[in-house]
Amino acid sequence: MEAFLSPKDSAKFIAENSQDVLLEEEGVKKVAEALFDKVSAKEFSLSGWKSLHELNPQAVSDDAVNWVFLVDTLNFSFWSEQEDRKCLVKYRGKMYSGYWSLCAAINRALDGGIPITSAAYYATMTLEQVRHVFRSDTDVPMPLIEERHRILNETGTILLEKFGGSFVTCVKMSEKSAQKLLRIVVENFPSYRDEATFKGKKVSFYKRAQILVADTWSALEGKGDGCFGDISSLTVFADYRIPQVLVHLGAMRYSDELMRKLREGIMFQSGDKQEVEIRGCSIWCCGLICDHLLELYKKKGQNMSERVNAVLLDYYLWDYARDHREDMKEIPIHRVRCIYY
Ligand SMILES: Nc1nc2c(c(CN[C@H]3C=C[C@H](O)[C@@H]3O)cn2[C@@H]2O[C@H](COP(=O)(O)O)[C@@H](O)[C@H]2O)c(=O)[nH]1
Repeated sequence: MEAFLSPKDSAKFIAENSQDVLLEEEGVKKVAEALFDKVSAKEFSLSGWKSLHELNPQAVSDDAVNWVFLVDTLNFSFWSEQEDRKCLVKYRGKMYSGYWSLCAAINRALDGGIPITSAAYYATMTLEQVRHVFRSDTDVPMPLIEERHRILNETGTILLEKFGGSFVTCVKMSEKSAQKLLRIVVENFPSYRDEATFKGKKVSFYKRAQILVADTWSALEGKGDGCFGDISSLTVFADYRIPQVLVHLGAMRYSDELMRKLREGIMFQSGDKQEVEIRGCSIWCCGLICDHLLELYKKKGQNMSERVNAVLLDYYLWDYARDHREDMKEIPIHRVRCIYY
């Protein structure tokens, strides 16, 4: 059976053949120049994963790794049909939305004595228990709760049967290779197989698998078993926020026809031609921004390959998108209900 192209090779092929999503060379350069002075800021650093996000685990521990595995197994589809009617989770006096509502619900469960990060627990959770743990503090539930239940049972069972119930086993098996860990995850956990067909080629994005490797690297602070020598081989994570911010910053552009569909809030299916173009071009665009950033530093005699990679660029752009929601409201996200992002 023909193998899938890697996310990077997929992105190159998609960008070269895309018709409704276009990269803006000048925009890419402008973004790289604007980021030049940001690279040394904490928002662009590995340590920012903990210091800037109170819901993330702060310790370097097996529990932190299993927290990351649970979160990234469920890290998909938080957008709401109406901006003013969405799932919110209150935790320690603060309201969280979107992705952070997932983390808040998990921490709320742990504080309440529910062992939600234990595979032995979530492998056999009932739908009612999942509804309770991920309950919203508004009348809008977290999207795709039934899929989340199915994936929890499936993933927990596999982790128990093949890896002793801990994602730390997978991390150790990866022998400090991000690509090896990515392969272990995709080969063993079906819900992470974020793949499509584009112009006859089998392409992959592996958004949740790649962010799982990245968040594991971050939780372990790039040390010990998390000292991935090839972390720079990962691409950005093709979600629905990165495209939005790339268009907002002028690095990427949609055709009039696609922009009209997005503005109308038309739902796409995972694997649709235009959805694949949005995701593939986003990955390729961020790769070009990284390359240009490194080039700018090289011209100043500095090798910044340790400080500039797709993971840190992604974290920066994603957090930027979260903090600039108002400025970006003219750029619609693409609407897909799926388990991949
Ligand atoms: N590309 C990319 N996509 C990311 C993340 C994260 C969370 N990572 C943070 C956590 C710790 C680190 O510090 C990261 O900052 C979630 N998502 C995706 O976004 C969407 C949710 O968006 P909203 O509805 O606005 O909450 C959804 O598809 C979700 O899968 C990321 O980092 N990069």
